[in-house]
Amino acid sequence: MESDHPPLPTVLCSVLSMKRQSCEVTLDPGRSLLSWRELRPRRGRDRSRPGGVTVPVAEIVSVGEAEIDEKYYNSMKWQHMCKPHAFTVRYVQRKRKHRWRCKEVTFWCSDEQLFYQWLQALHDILEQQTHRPKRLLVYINPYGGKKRGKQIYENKVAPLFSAAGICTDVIVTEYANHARDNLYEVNVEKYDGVVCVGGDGMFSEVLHGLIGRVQKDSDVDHNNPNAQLSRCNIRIGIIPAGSTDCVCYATIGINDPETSALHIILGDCQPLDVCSVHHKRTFLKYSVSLLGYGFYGDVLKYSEKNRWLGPARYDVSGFKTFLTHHCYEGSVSFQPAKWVLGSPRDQIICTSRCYICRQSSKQLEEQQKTQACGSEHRDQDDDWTTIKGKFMAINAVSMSCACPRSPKGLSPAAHLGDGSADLILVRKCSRLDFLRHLIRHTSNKDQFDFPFVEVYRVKNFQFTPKHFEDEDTESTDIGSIGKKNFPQICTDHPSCGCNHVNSIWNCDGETVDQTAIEMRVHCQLIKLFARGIENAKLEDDVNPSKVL
Ligand SMILES: CCCCCCCCCCCCC/C=C/[C@@H](O)[C@H](COP(=O)(O)O)NC(C)=O
Ligand SMILES: Nc1ncnc2c1ncn2[C@@H]1O[C@H](COP(=O)(O)OP(=O)(O)O)[C@@H](O)[C@H]1O
Ligand SMILES: [Ca+2]
Repeated sequence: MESDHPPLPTVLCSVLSMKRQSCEVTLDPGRSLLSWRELRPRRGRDRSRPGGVTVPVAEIVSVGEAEIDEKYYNSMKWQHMCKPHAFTVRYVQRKRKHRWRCKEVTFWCSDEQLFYQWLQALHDILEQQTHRPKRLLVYINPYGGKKRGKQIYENKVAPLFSAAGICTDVIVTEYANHARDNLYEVNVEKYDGVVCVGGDGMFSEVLHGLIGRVQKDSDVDHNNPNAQLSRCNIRIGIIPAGSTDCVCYATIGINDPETSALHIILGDCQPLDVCSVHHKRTFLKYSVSLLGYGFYGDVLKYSEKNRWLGPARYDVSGFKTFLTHHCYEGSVSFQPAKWVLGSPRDQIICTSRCYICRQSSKQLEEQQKTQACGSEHRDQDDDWTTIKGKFMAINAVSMSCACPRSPKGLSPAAHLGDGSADLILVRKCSRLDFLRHLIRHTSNKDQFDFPFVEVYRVKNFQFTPKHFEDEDTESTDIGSIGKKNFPQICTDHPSCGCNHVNSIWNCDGETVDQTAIEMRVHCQLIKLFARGIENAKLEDDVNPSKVL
């Protein structure tokens, strides 16, 4: 068995053995493809893929000397050889619903020289995938979701990282905010990425640690709501092991640990918008998924008391919140995101390499260049819209917030990196109407198609609860923060059903200690090891690792 062609950079093509069959195996560095096909397909078995298998090099997970199983080896015709020369290629195989699996194939070479030639050629071509991480810092929340974070990492993720030659430093968190605080201390430069194993709350910790660290290192005052924040270039990977896992689901298409691990190994990169939340000139939090007041704030408040229920706590408290049916009075002011190409109801879904995100971020950058004034972000003051009223829910989402509970999400057409957020206002309505609105999140029907629901694509917004409108909200000392959240009885509107004046803000699953807030979207502030949602049609019909 000789190579038909000279070695790299030209095509390497040899006849190798795979499961007792002779295979023509080709590595085409020009097209970055590895392919193989059986020379004499066995009857009935390979009729389905007469053209063989083609795998883009970008989807090869690892290449290594095969681990020879004694039994397998003895049963093979190669047993006469003093040393078997076999290598294993692991690669991504797409399954249904955006799930990825790591598949492996072992090729046997007749002689040692050919074996080393193949191993070298494959290693060389993988070395050219320079965007892949080599060193990762991993934080595991052992108490997230069903408390299986450690197990999930050890059983499903660590073996893949190790096969792909990725070095890891693993920290199992010992208390809330351990990961966030640790990120201020570690030498982040050492790593190509940070991985969090947990839910949206755990991701939020890592997000705060990294963004905070970068602002500190670049002397940006995060308390200034108009500060131009420095971008984080270190990517974050999410291994889903939480209760909602919406950041993972909405950026990958599924909450599956193995799929996430493979996206990390391949070195995917998805830029993501981040919203900053302030009260006057005090920084409160960052949000990437849901910033919700009213319904989702109350769901969170009740669910925190029932943490022991695990992920089911949201169902219990969702039901309870639905029955209590509170509405909250206040005023919302926002500026529309004029530069964006999309709109919340256009049904153009954000996908991998999304055109709308690329164009919108380019336009925004140009706009910012012309408006640039030192390190401050300057907004025009003329286009504010104010809406006053009683609301069941006020939700600002800078991504779809798709999750297993709602596969389309709170705003199905929101974009991951267009620099905008969708502001959803659900006005006071009957219980039945609110239920109809909620149920639409679980079907393909438009949840915005109700007279009591409005949705706007915005670059920022401010909310002032009615109760605080006439007060002096200047004071931002810690003492006043607690007091303002104290539940109060609405004396103004005894008949309106809002016996609680204030709800709380749910910021990516964490409570915020202020009700009067302002939010601003920072376009593509961070990057994830993800690629957005792959075109469903492309995925089902033209699976690159299936048939050519
Ligand atoms: C008949 C009732 C139908 C109810 C459908 C309701 C749609 C549910 C949409 C949920 C969208 C949640 C957005 C994500 C929020 C997460 O950041 C947060 C925190 O998630 P974590 O616990 O950290 O994984 N989860 C919640 C429920 O607040
Ligand atoms: N070791 C720990 N002990 C207690 N809480 C922790 C620990 N590590 C992380 N946390 C906190 O747990 C909260 C929930 O974590 P998360 O992984 O999002 O799970 P879930 O999706 O079930 O809410 C987060 O707010 C995070 O800060
Ligand atoms: Ca967005």
